[in-house]
Amino acid sequence: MPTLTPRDESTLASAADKAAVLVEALPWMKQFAGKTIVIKYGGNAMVNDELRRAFAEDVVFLRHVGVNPVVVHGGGPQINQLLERLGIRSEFRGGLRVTNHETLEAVRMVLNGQVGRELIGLINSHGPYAVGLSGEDAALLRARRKGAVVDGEEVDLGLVGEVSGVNPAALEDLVAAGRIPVISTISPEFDEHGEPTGEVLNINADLAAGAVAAALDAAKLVMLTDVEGLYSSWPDKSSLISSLSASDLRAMLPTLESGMIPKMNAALAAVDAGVPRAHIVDGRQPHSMLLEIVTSAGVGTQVVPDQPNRSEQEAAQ
Ligand SMILES: Nc1ncnc2c1ncn2[C@@H]1O[C@H](COP(=O)(O)OP(=O)(O)O)[C@@H](O)[C@H]1O
Ligand SMILES: CC(=O)N[C@@H](CCC(=O)OP(=O)(O)O)C(=O)O
Repeated sequence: MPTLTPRDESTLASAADKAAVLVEALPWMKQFAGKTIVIKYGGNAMVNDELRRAFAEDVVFLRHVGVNPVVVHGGGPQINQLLERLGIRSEFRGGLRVTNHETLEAVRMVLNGQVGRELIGLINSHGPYAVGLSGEDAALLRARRKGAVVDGEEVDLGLVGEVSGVNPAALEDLVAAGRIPVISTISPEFDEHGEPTGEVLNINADLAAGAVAAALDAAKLVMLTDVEGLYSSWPDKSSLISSLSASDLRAMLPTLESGMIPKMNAALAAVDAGVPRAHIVDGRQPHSMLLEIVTSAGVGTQVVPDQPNRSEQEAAQ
């Protein structure tokens, strides 16, 4: 009978570990096969090549195990860089960028022409998957003006909006053809009579992702950012929340600051519309998104409905 050398034993042990990871992924792959997952990729989570490449791999991985990923991307820090080069001051109120025509031109240029293109290129280095769309393409998104409430006062943000309508068919056709939509969020404005005003608006990518997840009846919304998740007393790192209900989050909203305001509003909008879970994960960790979706590691913060819906209860059994 052959005897195993120490090297053989360690090879077998590491093979067993690798197989265990794949086997752990199986129930999650089954649960999400054929389902849509909306992934919001924040500008703060795309700060180096390794992270961007790992993100593209994760998205392609999901597509190959039968999930339908839909990507909505931001690019706040990248917009700040261009504005700085142009000598234009960046001002945020309630987590949203105050936007005039000059700023809007830069935002559109960075999101559509730089950040989106780069992401599409990285995904398509694996095959012909990603198709870029802005809210302006195929009447994908409609927007209406949105101000911010700061210290109880309504503040005018200029050419800033929120999504008032999504054309899911524009995405469903692409998904049915095996493509991965990569959405940048500049969108045409419509007035209260449903008429286009001729303006385009700057839409925060979190808010757009929440609206897209709701319109597509997504199985999950995952938002990648530059913190581990939501902290109850930011910036106290020991106050990370791993899970909270929609009501708990609603009660917390008035206490939130800066970029967490639109992010958690987006999570709440998605969950209120029937999306079973919204997650905030640390995009500074390569593959955090994949870990969240196909393992039971439970990274970051999840927002769940007050009453889990039936398909969630069935999946948990
Ligand atoms: N309660 C909180 N928990 C976590 N982060 C918070 C909180 N309040 C404010 N923040 C800030 O929100 C930021 C994330 O939002 P944002 O900068 O818009 O990221 P992204 O570009 O990924 O959308 C964090 O880097 C942090 O500075
Ligand atoms: C109105 C508004 O704030 N729009 C955002 C759009 C980009 C974005 O949301 O990027 P992140 O996801 O990286 O923050 C902006 O101009 O920065």
